[in-house]
Order: sequence, then structure tokens, then C-alpha cells
Amino acid sequence: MGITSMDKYFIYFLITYLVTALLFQLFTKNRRPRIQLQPPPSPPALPILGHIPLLYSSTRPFHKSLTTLAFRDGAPFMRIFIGPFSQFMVVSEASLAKQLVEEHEMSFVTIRLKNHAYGMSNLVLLRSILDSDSQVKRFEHAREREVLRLLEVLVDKAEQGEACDLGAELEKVVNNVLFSMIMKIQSDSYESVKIREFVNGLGAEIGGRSFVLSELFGQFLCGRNKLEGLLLKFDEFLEEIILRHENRGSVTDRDVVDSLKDEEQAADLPRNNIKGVVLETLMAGSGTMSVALKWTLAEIINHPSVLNKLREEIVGVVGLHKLIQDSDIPKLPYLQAVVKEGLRLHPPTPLIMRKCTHGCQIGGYDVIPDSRIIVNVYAIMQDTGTWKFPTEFIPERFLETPSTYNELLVDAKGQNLCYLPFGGGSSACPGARLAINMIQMVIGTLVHCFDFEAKGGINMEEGCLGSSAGMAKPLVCHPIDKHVIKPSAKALSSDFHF
Ligand code: HEM
Repeated sequence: MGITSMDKYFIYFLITYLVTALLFQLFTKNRRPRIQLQPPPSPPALPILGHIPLLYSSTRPFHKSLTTLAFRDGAPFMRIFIGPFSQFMVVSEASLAKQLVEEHEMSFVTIRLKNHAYGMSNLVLLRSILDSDSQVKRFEHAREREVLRLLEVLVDKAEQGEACDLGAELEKVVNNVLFSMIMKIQSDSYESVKIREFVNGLGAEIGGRSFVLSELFGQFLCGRNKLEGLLLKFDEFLEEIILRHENRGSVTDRDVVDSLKDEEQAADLPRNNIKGVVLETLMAGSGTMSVALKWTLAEIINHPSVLNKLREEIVGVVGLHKLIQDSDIPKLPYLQAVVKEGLRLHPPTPLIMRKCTHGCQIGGYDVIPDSRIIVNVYAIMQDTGTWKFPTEFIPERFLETPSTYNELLVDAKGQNLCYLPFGGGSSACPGARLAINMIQMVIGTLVHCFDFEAKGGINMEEGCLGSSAGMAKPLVCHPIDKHVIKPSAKALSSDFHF
């Protein structure tokens, strides 16, 4: 078989890459810094390849390989090398994360998704909008409607005795709620299909590739043209949505775009700022919530004792003649504990990325400007120093009194950085309140209304591409209706006007 021009191109690329890497290593090795700095230690690595053999795997997610390396070498703060040009400092201990996220907060910035098309989006503004009571209220109505739709699908499947791809249904619920809350797009409309395609496409381009390979080959692998094409289409779509908002005058049921438009007028915000915020919210909220819902439900199905205990609590408080309401949540501590434990064991964002802007010291080691830092959220929530049996799903750990865990946990936004599924400090997730509410209500309602049968249990294999932490296999099971009285989704939709 002859060598094609594509093969030749790749061979030239590889030779150039290796020669440059060798020269780079020789050059940087012989340069001594004028001031002797002390960087964090680095586990033994190979020349040129660095830690790739320890971190790259086609069967193991990147955050797990990083965790194994940190725990194996007892290195809560370490430097890793991915090839000759790329290095990160990795924090895997709560006390160090606290120094980084709180004490030296001003020395670091978040590394954002590749959202350069709109420049830096105004996240202070987004925070004030998402974390407001009116948004939670709006979210509640859209959430109720979509959860009722999901129940109708499951009742139907239960009556037919059919299996249900619960994972796909949960993704639909999350997306429909987000699209409605952000820009009032109706479920199953043409626009909702379009935007779902866009969010999935962008998610695959940005987050669906091997972290190690993306670092190594950057733009060669990242399909820059495809990314730009997607962003361009999204831009046209958003322009239409914003124009429609401008033309419809004042309304009572306001969405995130309405709030952003007000700010645009009051503070003379550039139009790109609105688009940037919308893009960031869609990308940050969509995958994370559905991943959290799927893992938590899968754990519950695989732990029938947890399911029974949870249902007992819900039936005791809510009964069998109505569904859970927001006001019931404070009376359901076990439900809260189950959701916390799901997020601890399967954090949807297992790695948080920061870049150092001003040199500082973390854990006695020097961090110089431009260093890239990974806070390994997954490792911190698996630390045996804090968590007993950290790999087990044990919601009860959050109910122990007096409990170290409860002290740790007062605020899920990471006030105490042993538990930080939503990050910490002033950069913590602005959607945390909405997300916790959504997960509690969906999980509570499903467990209240159904049993779930999955032959051989749910497969808990983790997908290993990118830096997210999704399930590798679909979450498929047979729902069995427990005949709790459910209102119809249509009845709720009729008093909800777009
Ligand atoms: C279970 C669901 C979710 C999880 C686990 C999660 C987790 C996170 C984490 C770890 C961060 C980074 C925090 C940091 O850098 O310290 C983040 C940022 C962010 N999240 Fe979430 N999130 C979730 C849901 C949502 C939702 C529903 C929304 C919006 C409706 C949202 C919007 C955002 C935005 C806009 C940022 C960027 C904030 C910034 O860079 O300042 N998230 N999220």
C-alpha cells in the first residue's frame, strides 16, 4: 500500500514536532532562572512525553488518572507535563484549593470555554440574574411543566411494559427548561431542536475530545473551522431571538434575555455581551445538570435500599395524592443527602481550570504568572482524610449528627472546600441554586412515582473523552408506575403563556 499525501503530511508534521520538542527541552533545561523559585514537585516523567503514559488512556477518564497519580505519589500539589510544551499545576487537597480559590483569589482567572467570538462575557451580570428569586420562580414553572411531560412519557412506557432511555428523556427535560428560562423557546419547537443541535455540536467540539490529545495537538485536532462555523450559525440564530425580544414590547413573564436587554439599555452594554452570556449559560448549564441527574438516578436504581428509604421519606411528607412541591424540600433531608452524595461521587465538572495572573505561593510552593492550574474537584471529594469509604454511594454520611460532613457542607457553593461540586469563592457556579433545586425535584418526583427495573443493574462505566464526566452507556430501564396521582402537563401548559 503506497503512502498517500495525507500520510506524508502527517510524517512531516511528526518529525517537525519531535525536533522542535527536543530543541525546546535542551534549551529550557540549560536556562537557569535568575531567582531560584520552588515549583511544586513533579512525579517521575519521560523525556519529551512527560506524564502522557500515566495520564492518557482510552478507557479511563483524565480526572481519574490525575487522581491516581496524585494519591500514588502523595502529591496534593504537583506539576504535570503533557508533552514538551504543556504543563499544569494540579491541586488535589481541600486546604490548598482554599488557598487558591479564597486567599489568593485575585491572583487567578478562570480559563473559559473557547468563547472568544464574543470576548469576555459579563459574568457579574449573569450572576445577579441567575441567582435571583425571580429567575428561580420562572425556572420553577418551566420545570414543573417539563417534569409532568416526563411523567407522562414514563407512565406510557410503564403501561406498554417498554424500556425507556431515561438518560435521553432527562437531557430533554433539562434542555427544555433551560431554553425556556433563558429565551422562552418552547419545548419540541423547531427552534428548540436547532438550539439543541448547536449545544450538542459545540459540546462535542470543545469538551468531547481527549484532554491529553487536545493539549498535544491543539488546533490540529480541534476542528477550528467547524467550531467557527457552529458559532457563526449560533450568532445568526441569537440575533433573531434578540430581535424578537425587542419587538414584543414589555411582558410580565420575563426570561434571561429580557433581563440582559434591560441591562444593555441601562448600561450601554454591547450586543455581544448578551450573546456571550447566553452562550456561556447554555453550555455551562445543559450538560452538567443532565449528567448529575443521570448519575444520581443510576446510583439510586443500583441501591434499592436507598430508593426505598427515599420513597418512604417522600410518601411520609407528601402522601400519595399529590406531587412534591418546592416547599416540601426542607422537610426531606434524605432527598437532600442523596443529591449531595450523587454530586460528590460523580461531580459533573471534575476539574476546574485557572490561570495565574500574579505570582503567589500555594502550600509553600511558587506559582508564577501564566501557570495553568487544575483544581481536581474529584480527587478532593475522594480524599480518605475527609470521607470514609469515599468510593461508595452512602447518602447517610450527610445526615450524621454531630457531623463533620454537615459542617463542611453548610453551603454547597464551596464555602468549605472539601465539598465543591460547584467550585468555590466568587467564581463558584452562578447556576448552583437552580441546579440543586432542579435535581432535587426531578429525582424526588421520579422516586415518588416509579420503581425502575434494569436487568443486571445500570452500567456505571464512565465516558473517558474530554474533561467532563458523563456515563459511557445509555441509562435504560423499565419504569413501573406506583400510581401516585399526577396532574396532566397539558393542564399546566394551558395557564402558561409564551
Ligand atoms: C449540577 C449542575 C452544575 C454543576 C455541577 C456546575 C458546576 C460548575 C462549576 C464547577 C463551575 C466552575 C466554578 C469555578 O470556576 O470555581 C461552574 C461555572 C459556571 N456555571 Fe455551573 N454547574 C451546574 C449547573 C449550572 C447551571 C444550571 C447554570 C446556568 C443556568 C450554570 C452556569 C454556570 C456558569 C455561567 C459558570 C461560569 C461562571 C464563571 O466562570 O464565573 N451552571 N459550574
